[in-house]
Amino acid sequence: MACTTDFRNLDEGFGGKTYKRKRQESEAHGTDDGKSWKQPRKHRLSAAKNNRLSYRQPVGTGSAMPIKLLPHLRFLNPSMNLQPTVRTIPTFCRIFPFKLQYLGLTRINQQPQIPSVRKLSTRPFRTRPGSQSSSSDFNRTRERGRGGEVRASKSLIEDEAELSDWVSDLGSKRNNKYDDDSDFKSAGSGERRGGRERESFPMKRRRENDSDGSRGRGRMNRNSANSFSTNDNPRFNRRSDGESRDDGGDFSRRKSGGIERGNGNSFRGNSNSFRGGNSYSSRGNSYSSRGGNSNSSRGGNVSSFRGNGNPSRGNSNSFRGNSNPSRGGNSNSFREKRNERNDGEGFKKEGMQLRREAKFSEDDSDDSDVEDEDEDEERGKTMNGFEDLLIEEVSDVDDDDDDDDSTLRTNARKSIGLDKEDDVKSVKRSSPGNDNSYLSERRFEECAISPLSLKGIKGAGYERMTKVQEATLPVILKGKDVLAKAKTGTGKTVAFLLPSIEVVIKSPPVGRDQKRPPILVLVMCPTRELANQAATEANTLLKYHPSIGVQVVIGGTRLTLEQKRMQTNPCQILVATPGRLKDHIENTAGFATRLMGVKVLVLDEADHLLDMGFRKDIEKIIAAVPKQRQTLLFSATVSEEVRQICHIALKRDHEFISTVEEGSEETHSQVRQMHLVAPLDKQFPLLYTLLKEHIADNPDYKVLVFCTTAMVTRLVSDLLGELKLNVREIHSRKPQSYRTRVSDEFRKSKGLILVTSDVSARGVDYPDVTLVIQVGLPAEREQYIHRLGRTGRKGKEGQGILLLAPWEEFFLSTIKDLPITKASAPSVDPDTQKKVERALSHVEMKNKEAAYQAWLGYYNSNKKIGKDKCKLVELANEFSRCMGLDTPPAIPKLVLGKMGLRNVPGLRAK
Ligand SMILES: Nc1ncnc2c1ncn2[C@@H]1O[C@H](COP(=O)(O)OP(=O)(O)OP(=O)(O)O)[C@@H](O)[C@H]1O
Repeated sequence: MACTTDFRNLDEGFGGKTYKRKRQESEAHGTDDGKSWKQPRKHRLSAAKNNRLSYRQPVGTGSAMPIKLLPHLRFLNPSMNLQPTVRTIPTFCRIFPFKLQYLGLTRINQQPQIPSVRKLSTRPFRTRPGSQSSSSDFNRTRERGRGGEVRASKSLIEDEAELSDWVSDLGSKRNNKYDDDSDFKSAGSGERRGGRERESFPMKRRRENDSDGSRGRGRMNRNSANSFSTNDNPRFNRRSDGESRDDGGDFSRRKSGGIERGNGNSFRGNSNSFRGGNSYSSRGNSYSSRGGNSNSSRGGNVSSFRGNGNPSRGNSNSFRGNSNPSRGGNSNSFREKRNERNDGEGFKKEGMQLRREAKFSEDDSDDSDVEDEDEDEERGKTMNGFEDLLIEEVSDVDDDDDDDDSTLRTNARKSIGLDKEDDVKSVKRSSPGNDNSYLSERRFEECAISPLSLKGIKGAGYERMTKVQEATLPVILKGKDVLAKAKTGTGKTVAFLLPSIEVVIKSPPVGRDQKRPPILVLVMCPTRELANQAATEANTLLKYHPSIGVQVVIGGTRLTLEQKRMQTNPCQILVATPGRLKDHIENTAGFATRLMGVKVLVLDEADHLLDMGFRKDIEKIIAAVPKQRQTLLFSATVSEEVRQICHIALKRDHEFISTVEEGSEETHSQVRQMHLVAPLDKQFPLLYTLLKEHIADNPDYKVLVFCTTAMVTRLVSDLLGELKLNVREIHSRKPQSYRTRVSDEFRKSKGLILVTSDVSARGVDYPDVTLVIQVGLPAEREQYIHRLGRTGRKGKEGQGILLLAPWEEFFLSTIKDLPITKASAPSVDPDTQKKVERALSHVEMKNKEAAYQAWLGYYNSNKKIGKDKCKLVELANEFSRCMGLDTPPAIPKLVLGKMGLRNVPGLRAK
């Protein structure tokens, strides 16, 4: 069976020998940070261009660690003229103890360092999110100026001008990584051959599909069903791309989870000092009384946000102190604003009658020819190898504390009736309960929202604000930068869209003759589905604002069509995926000028967008919008790491608002979570049995089955289809038009199973999902949470099952703080086993081959599983047998080389 890889095509078409050699060298030396070998790009951002600094990356650092460290290294650089060098190094040590972990200069568990960090800075990452308040619903951290009540959180980059310079500089420094190699430099210095050579390796492949002139290649991709990079999973993609390094991307996040927890531990020392040394007992309390807490805090939290916080809560008081005036003050200012508007200024915008657009790819792109990977999801892949070090170092500290916690959690679980082992059947969704605790008591009318927006809100059926809306709206309306964390499905989209719309309303109307009307609000989303969804929500809210236009720019559609659309119907609100937006910045005439009008920048799923995989693009985007803007970062998961780096987007005095109570899980209590551990050969029959049982118990079933990679998704979908289940599939290898269609269908349907890769993991709002099954190792803790978050939205009940193989069980330790219980596996009768085997025999061979290769690529990128190559191959071959194959499919030598699996026994090369 032919198995042509994308990689081969790409290497031939793009890299050339020098490029390949550089990458191989990089891989061979283990210095590949996942980015550095990429072909350099020409940095085209004019704003950034003008501001270039002479700062250069210290020799050697770039190859030894991810680019992420670059801004910090500026502290070490005398040419920056920040402070005398003798001072900068200790400063660096104090401010970035974790960075020094990466550098191997210190250890995370060197407790004595921590107090000095605390003294030096109270940047929010020094405390666990929300740790200032023991039971506050809205944990607000206001980072004030130096010497403020809460000590200054020193931005990594002193001001945004510097950021812009740095971003500009960064681009060129990255690109000059191989300065000594003239061939390489010339290949990557920006000469655009057909507009592609400038692009990085994986990007290039995506562009091939994106652009008009690349249809041929798009087809090539499509025909090469075994295309190696079939992995939607941002964490694993890099590895699937054939890299040989051994620090699985997934682990970067797992590590990140570890970092978070590790930090939590290290910082717990801090927290202790913060809280007078009671952190353990207070944590214990919060766990042991969780059931009760959530109730009491729900009522209490709202009031504490309104200024009735417990005065004995130390630091959190000061934050609540903030919230008091903010609400009181807001009410006044709202009134004032209303009056202003009623005077005729605010709402009488006679802007151009811009047609609002929320029609996306289907009508205007021939997607049948644009079958491609999702450029943006692809881009979300990371290789934070340096974090390995960290997790290993903190693991000891972690364990002690976690044991302590887990006992408390177990007790807490028992107290709320979650026993250690559950019967899957017993957790059927008996009645579609609904818990309205995600809603606040406050109505939208109480906020400074324009009457027409209020009409739109009413039209959408929203009366009361959700808690995250209640917590963030007043702050955002005051013009503050906000980093917000709230559980999945609790209305974060409206929370950032509504105040953004108000900004548009208050802006001067755009003249009809204005050549390049400004884009006022820019919303960044990591996936196309999410971008479409956010635009749809915006249009709902804008129903009575006919002069405000929304547009979407996403990968998978033709750039030229988007360009045309933007020209004929300029919009004020643009929703985009990062890769495509960057394309427009670089290739659409006048677009960069339009972006200079941006007043509000939103990063939805901010932690994901700030991740290594997206960060480079995000940095460029940040550099392309004005420094004077409001920035809003929203996500259901905000790790300590994200809090460290959020400064690249947010102002120093931003507010961190979390509606996740401290000590409570990041998942919903009304979602029953279980894990099942079963050998690979039992997993397909088990999956089928689970689905059958769920369908039998839930006539209105609506199930999401998450798989590790796009090609495994296709395989599982094929199998379930053969088993006559009502199933659809969605993943990055499907054309965008198909994805949009299936996504819409699933949104509206009942009695349907959607087998999906991680393109559906974040943000997508499918109502009434009854069950989420995750088959195989999730890329990271956060991904598990986001996937699970597709059920239990808006207070609804839901169920989640994580199906792991025995050698994947280690993942459970990363989510042990969540209320997940072990399920007793339903018995699989021999008939079912046979039925599944028969169905598998009908699945196309090429799809099995592709799944095998993708599976191998995915797990190869996992540090733990991918470490022992022989074992990995054994497992892959077991997977092959599970698909009914007697001999494992052969894999092209080139691909094996890229995966670092050449000559590993058990693999067949071709
Ligand atoms: N005030 C409100 N009242 C009732 N429903 C609301 C309100 N605000 C938003 N919603 C609805 O809540 C649902 C979830 O909203 P949304 O998708 O924004 O959640 P989210 O918090 O962004 O979730 P995720 O973390 O998964 O991205 C949507 O269907 C939205 O229409």
